[in-house]
Amino acid sequence: MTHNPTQRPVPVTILTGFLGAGKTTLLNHILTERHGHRIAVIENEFGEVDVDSDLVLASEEEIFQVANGCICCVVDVRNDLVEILQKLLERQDQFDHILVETSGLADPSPVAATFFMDNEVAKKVVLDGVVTLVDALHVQPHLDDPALAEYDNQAVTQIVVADRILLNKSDLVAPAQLQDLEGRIRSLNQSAPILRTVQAQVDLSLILGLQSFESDALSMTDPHFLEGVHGHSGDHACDAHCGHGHGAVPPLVAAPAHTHDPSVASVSFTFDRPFDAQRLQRSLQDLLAIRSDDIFRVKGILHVQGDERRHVLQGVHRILEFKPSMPWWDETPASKLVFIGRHLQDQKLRARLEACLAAHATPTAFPEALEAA
Ligand SMILES: Nc1nc2c(ncn2[C@@H]2O[C@H](COP(=O)(O)OP(=O)(O)OP(=O)(O)O)[C@@H](O)[C@H]2O)c(=O)[nH]1
Repeated sequence: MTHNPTQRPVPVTILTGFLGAGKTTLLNHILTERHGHRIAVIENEFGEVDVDSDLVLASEEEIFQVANGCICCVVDVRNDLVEILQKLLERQDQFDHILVETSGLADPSPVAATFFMDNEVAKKVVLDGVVTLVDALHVQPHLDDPALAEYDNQAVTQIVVADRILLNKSDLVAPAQLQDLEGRIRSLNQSAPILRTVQAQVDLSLILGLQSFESDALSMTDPHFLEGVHGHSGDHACDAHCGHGHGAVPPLVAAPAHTHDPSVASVSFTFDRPFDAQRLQRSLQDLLAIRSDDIFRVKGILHVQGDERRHVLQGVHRILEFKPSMPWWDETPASKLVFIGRHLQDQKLRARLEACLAAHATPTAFPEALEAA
């Protein structure tokens, strides 16, 4: 990778926000809007089964998936991100902006630092800004989560390091509550503008091209570089196991401390047999009615009995959406689901899902036939 000093560094936006806050919704808004930017998108997912790439709408933009795992604390994932960046920057003429969507459980500061762990990459990119989506309906219990007393609270950190905050899902919350939430957000981040949004609809000039970090890129090789900047209070808890830069230790080389709450995990399932859509919806609604404090997020692309289309399942705590989407076309229909939360009982969840599989295969109906029915 050669560096042409006359070439302008490519701005990088980090898109972050807790599970289900609306990052993919914003990404789809960005990818389908005529904004004049040519954007390369890099995604990171928390669960083992990739659902997110199916949720991103088709567009002309290129989408890259970094290795599975938490981008803020798994060295392999960050190395993978650097490799993708190196490859991307070899054909820098083909795009003018990079957007990185972090997983909902990521701390964006070490992700930002990753851009500067490789000198050649660091010369060619500039961090444009951190854009944080906040779920107006669900954020409060995560900000005050008592189980996180000894761990990093990503919902807090994501707000603290933001340059722009989108208070999303403002359609689901009363204006007085939104005002209280804005006060709470302001107590964590004094400077970032807070924009209320519905379905992450925002004027893109307010979130792209911010040029928030104009300092020397090489000074950002340590994930702590954001401390003291933009009201960052240093929520990332460092200790003797902390693998990133502390003086002489090369940044991001040793294994970093995992200060995430270990009780939060993901479980994933795949099924070839189709689901009985009604039975599945009822069963998941029943489950979320009693376990929605612990089950933070459910995502799935589903094969439904008697329907030619994929179905998209989206759950955020108690709110569950189940919608038909694109036909399967040439792809063999199959389902994949990811649950993220605390105390997830793999076997019990599997048994619940298996009980919702269709008993007998019936001929698949085409969408037109279904609409006519
Ligand atoms: N009512 C309402 N629903 C929204 C809004 N924005 C997004 N959603 C829904 O919230 C759910 C989660 O949205 P995503 O965009 O997938 O959230 P995400 O942050 O990418 O989620 P993760 O992949 O878990 O990190 C989906 O069902 C969206 O349709 C909004 O403003 N209002």
